[in-house]
Amino acid sequence: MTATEPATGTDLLDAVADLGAALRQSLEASTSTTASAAQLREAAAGIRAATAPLAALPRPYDKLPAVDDMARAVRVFNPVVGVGSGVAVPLDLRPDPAGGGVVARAALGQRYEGPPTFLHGGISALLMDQVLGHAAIAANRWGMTVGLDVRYRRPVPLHVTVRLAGRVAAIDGRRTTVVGTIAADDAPDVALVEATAVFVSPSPEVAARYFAGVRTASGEQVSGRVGTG
Ligand SMILES: CCCCCCCC(=O)SCCNC(=O)CCNC(=O)[C@H](O)C(C)(C)COP(=O)(O)OP(=O)(O)OC[C@H]1O[C@@H](n2cnc3c(N)ncnc32)[C@H](O)[C@@H]1OP(=O)(O)O
Repeated sequence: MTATEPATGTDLLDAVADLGAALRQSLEASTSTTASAAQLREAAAGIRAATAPLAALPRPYDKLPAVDDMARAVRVFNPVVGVGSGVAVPLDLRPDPAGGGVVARAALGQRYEGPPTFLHGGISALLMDQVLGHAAIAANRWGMTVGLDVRYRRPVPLHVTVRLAGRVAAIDGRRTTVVGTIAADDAPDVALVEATAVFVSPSPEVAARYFAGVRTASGEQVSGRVGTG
């Protein structure tokens, strides 16, 4: 089991992951197809028909999904690492065997395109925010992002396996500074993207105010550490 992988084995979680995978396939196909207008309309109608029964059973946004595991900071619909999310990669972050921090490998598809054939810069920032946040959590330093500095050295190619890594660089009171990179997996020392993030662990009063209304699926209040952002 990895840092971002939810416990498997429940029928609901397997189904959530299956739907997430189907959604990602659908997004990737929709951004890379040469289908005709008629074929696209037929697909849109099918997707709307499949969505209607789900939309008829809404979950209030301040009630966490039953498949989340807050104790292990697993959020199944997180837009970067969540196996149930249609927009997530999803990244599979693991402890970095090179020492300290976390690392993931992924090939990013056309649904994340910015300049033709390259990754959108905003997606790089999103991925780095999450990777660096997990590096903070791995060091037992959960916090909310208060600053994210991203340097784009070279464009990140699509459909090529890249390595995303982060490690804690400094700790100062409630502040944790984390650094990381995106690099081609076969040239990990040549950073395409460099990022530095500062995470601040909210004071207990602020955390209580922000998350007072949030409940787990079984109705328990969530306070303090609230997981993967
Ligand atoms: C696995 C996890 C992955 C997570 C990835 C995604 C994470 C997210 O998306 S989080 C969402 C985006 N971030 C936010 O919405 C946060 C918005 N900011 C806030 O709400 C508040 O600043 C909050 C709660 C973080 C801190 O508030 P509060 O508890 O009142 O702390 P506050 O007293 O203001 O500051 C605490 C310390 O941090 C410092 N600090 C605050 N902001 C900054 C900043 N931008 N840069 C540097 N230091 C800062 C303060 O100077 C203070 O330092 P000191 O103790 O030395 O005086």
